Amino acid sequence: MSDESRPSPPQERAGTRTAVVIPAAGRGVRLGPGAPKALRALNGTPMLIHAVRAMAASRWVSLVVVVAPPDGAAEVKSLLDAHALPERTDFLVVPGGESRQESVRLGLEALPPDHDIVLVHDAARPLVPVDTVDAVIEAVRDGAPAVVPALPLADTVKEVEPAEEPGTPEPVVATPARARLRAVQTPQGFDRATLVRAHEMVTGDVTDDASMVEQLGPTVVVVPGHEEAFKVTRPLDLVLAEAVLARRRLNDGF
Ligand SMILES: Nc1ccn([C@@H]2O[C@H](COP(=O)(O)OP(=O)(O)OP(=O)(O)O)[C@@H](O)[C@H]2O)c(=O)n1
Ligand SMILES: C[C@](O)(CO)[C@H](O)COP(=O)(O)O
Repeated sequence: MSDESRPSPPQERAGTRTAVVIPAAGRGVRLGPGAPKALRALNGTPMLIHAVRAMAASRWVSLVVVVAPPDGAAEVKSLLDAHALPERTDFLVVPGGESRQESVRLGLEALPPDHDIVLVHDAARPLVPVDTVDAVIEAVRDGAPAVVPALPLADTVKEVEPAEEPGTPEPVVATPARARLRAVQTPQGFDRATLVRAHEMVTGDVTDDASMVEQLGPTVVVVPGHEEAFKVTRPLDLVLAEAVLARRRLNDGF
């Protein structure tokens, strides 16, 4: 192939700054009674602080916007002040909304204009490794408008006709080919203008930000996720998170 006909490499975006919005305003109903989920401790440190550190560990991230429980912004500010965080990263705290989608939108509205790549990361995924964060950012820097980390599924998935009465058997409607399915994690990364437009245009119920971009039109791409980026949703997830942290302490030698 001559030099002229060779496809040009993806254009890396020069001078871009990356911000992360961390929705942390949920109650954590599925985790059971207690403090809002993001404020519950893992190895003695609030889950939110683990998530903030995981984002600030990336050399690309210069700003983290935490979306706090609506009546908990002052408490979250104090928590951030009380924990050691990298000095090269700035932090903002804003109160959240009724749904995850609304909380993310409130975080986006608080972003200063000089950041044109935005990641959205669940406070409930406190243990995501920095390599996964960097892989998402690098794919956006290379030109993808929307990037999600995801893993292949271990279970076979059935589509059902949901029962009206809980506990009633549900008829199976279809079995999607598992090889084509991925379980999606966060952080999800976006060209800022694309994500803002998605939040302006898409109003229906969604469970992640990338699906809003899908509804808008731009192609969303998947990069490899990580098993330690799991979401703390139910009580057993707390046990797993503590075990992962214990293994990391052992590997780090303290
Ligand atoms: N009104 C909301 C609801 C959720 N979230 C955040 O979105 C992330 C993913 O949500 P999920 O794991 O479902 O958290 P909760 O909504 O707290 O969980 P549950 O549905 O069990 O109450 C969490 O970091 C959560 O704090 C948020 O910022 N604002
Ligand atoms: C965004 C997300 O973590 C991707 O898997 C997930 O959809 C959040 O769902 P939740 O019901 O708000 O926990």
